[in-house]
Amino acid sequence: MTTAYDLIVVGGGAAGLYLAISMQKFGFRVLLIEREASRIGGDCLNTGCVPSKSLLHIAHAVHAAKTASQFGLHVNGTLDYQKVAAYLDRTRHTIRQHENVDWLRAQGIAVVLGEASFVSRNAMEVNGTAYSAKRFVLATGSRAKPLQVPGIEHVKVYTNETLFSLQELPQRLLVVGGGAVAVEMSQAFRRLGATVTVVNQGKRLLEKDPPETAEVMQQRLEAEGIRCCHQSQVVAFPDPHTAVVKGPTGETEAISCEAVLVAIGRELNLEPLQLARGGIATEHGKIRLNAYLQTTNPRVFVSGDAAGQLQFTHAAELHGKLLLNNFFSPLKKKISYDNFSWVTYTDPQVATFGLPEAELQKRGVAYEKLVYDFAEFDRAVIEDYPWGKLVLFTSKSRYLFDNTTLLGGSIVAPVAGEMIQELITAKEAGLGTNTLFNKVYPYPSHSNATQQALTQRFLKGITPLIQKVMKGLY
Ligand SMILES: Cc1cc2nc3c(=O)[nH]c(=O)nc-3n(C[C@H](O)[C@H](O)[C@H](O)COP(=O)(O)OP(=O)(O)OC[C@H]3O[C@@H](n4cnc5c(N)ncnc54)[C@H](O)[C@@H]3O)c2cc1C
Ligand SMILES: NC(=O)c1ccc[n+]([C@@H]2O[C@H](COP(=O)([O-])OP(=O)(O)OC[C@H]3O[C@@H](n4cnc5c(N)ncnc54)[C@H](O)[C@@H]3O)[C@@H](O)[C@H]2O)c1
Repeated sequence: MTTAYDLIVVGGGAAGLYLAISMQKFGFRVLLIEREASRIGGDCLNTGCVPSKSLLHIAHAVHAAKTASQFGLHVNGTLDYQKVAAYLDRTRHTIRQHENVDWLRAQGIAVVLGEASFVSRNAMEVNGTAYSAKRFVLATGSRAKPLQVPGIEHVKVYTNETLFSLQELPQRLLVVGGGAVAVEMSQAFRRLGATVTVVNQGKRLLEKDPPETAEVMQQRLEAEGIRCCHQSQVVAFPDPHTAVVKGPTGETEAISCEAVLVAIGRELNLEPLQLARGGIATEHGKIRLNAYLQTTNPRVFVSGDAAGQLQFTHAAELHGKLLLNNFFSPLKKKISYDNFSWVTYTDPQVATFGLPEAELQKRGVAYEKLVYDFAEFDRAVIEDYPWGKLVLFTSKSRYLFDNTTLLGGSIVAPVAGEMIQELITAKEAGLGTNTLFNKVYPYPSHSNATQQALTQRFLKGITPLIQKVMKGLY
């Protein structure tokens, strides 16, 4: 057995890198074990956030060029998909300059390449060598859930692992799923010129987001020519270019497709870890965790997608921050997603923060729901997004100037992901709605929509009695 480390981190994705780099900076001996050198950066860098957002960036540029004809600028020509693919490689390559094995070793982190598995409660093995440590963090991530449908073996099937190495645009793409991957990639490929059909088992798109904002997103996708079939499933591929889809009432339809993108959620990368040998219990296909992201072996913790909770790069950061706090502070923190947020980077973006309405109801929180449509919001008129919407949950307003608490909400707008930032900060800092209501926004900022929503509520609260009192004061 090799010398003991302070910490062994398994997995070199967002979750593993965050902890390995932080602990090394604090002066600890860290060993990072990653399956393959080319996987450093994990899904986010290689097969997730970075290539998908790069693709969306190109798709939005192409769309802007095509729609400029309404202002008299007629753009024509054909897309060179190899240039698109080269751009996806370029952005990843640039980020890899500071996310690679040599760079990590230069920082002082020991890196071993190979698949890690437990040999005992305090040691793991890679390629026949055992390594022990005081603590372990499992950050082994997840992979796309496979679609099991008869005939699929004859079809061109892509997941996020293969989609971003395409060298040619598929002309007719069937997207299976209705979550963030399906929605983002449907729009990207539609804008690049493919015919896109979405087949989703769920009742609607983006089920983590409130129905009000997700519905606007669906309308925008449909306006671009994307067909969405909900409560539907692919039941067979009778030939490589046909999917038989069963709809909500049991009827079937043959949909022509050249390629299929499977985006139906994730499976956890746990099998090779030999968890039982490490004294780590599992339940329902996940690692059994307490509120501190600690396994049944107290020296082993889990971070990122592998925890089987919310699966985002910034969830990995949340987990990493919690683990670092708990490694050092006597005041241990429990995992909570009450202040969590996410953004679907389509055009428009859908950005959601805080507690969802169902959770507010479950917890018996007395809340108020503000829904603000952007039809008369100046910036939305200027930039042509009158269909934009803001949903805000606050504590109940008891009187006109009540400083209500921000509980959660969602925005659908072209830059919703930026507009939501001040709401996230305000909620985290415990600032009430009065801070946003009283703030003076530079005109005409997109973020001012929040103040417009609060103003609408304020104006509704001016009763005849209040008017009478004000007249007296005046
Ligand atoms: C298409 C797509 C787009 C996305 N876009 C966004 C986005 O815009 N924003 C966002 O926040 N999130 C996004 N996500 C989610 C995000 O990519 C993940 O939540 C994040 O990458 C998870 O990081 P992780 O470190 O937990 O796991 P991973 O990135 O999966 O890393 C795990 C690593 O562990 C290694 N490994 C596994 N098992 C072993 C083993 N036994 N031994 C050694 N090494 C092992 C793997 O090789 C891998 O490199 C997206 C996901 C997809 C699929
Ligand atoms: N912008 C972002 O932050 C971003 C972008 C992409 C992915 N992600 C994250 O990556 C993870 C994976 O995303 P995802 O979209 O694959 O999963 P998801 O869990 O978000 O959505 C899965 C979708 O597939 C549908 N589905 C499940 N089984 C099906 C079947 N057999 N046939 C048809 N539809 C089926 C579900 O109804 C659901 O709509 C998520 O946690 C997501 O949050 C984040």
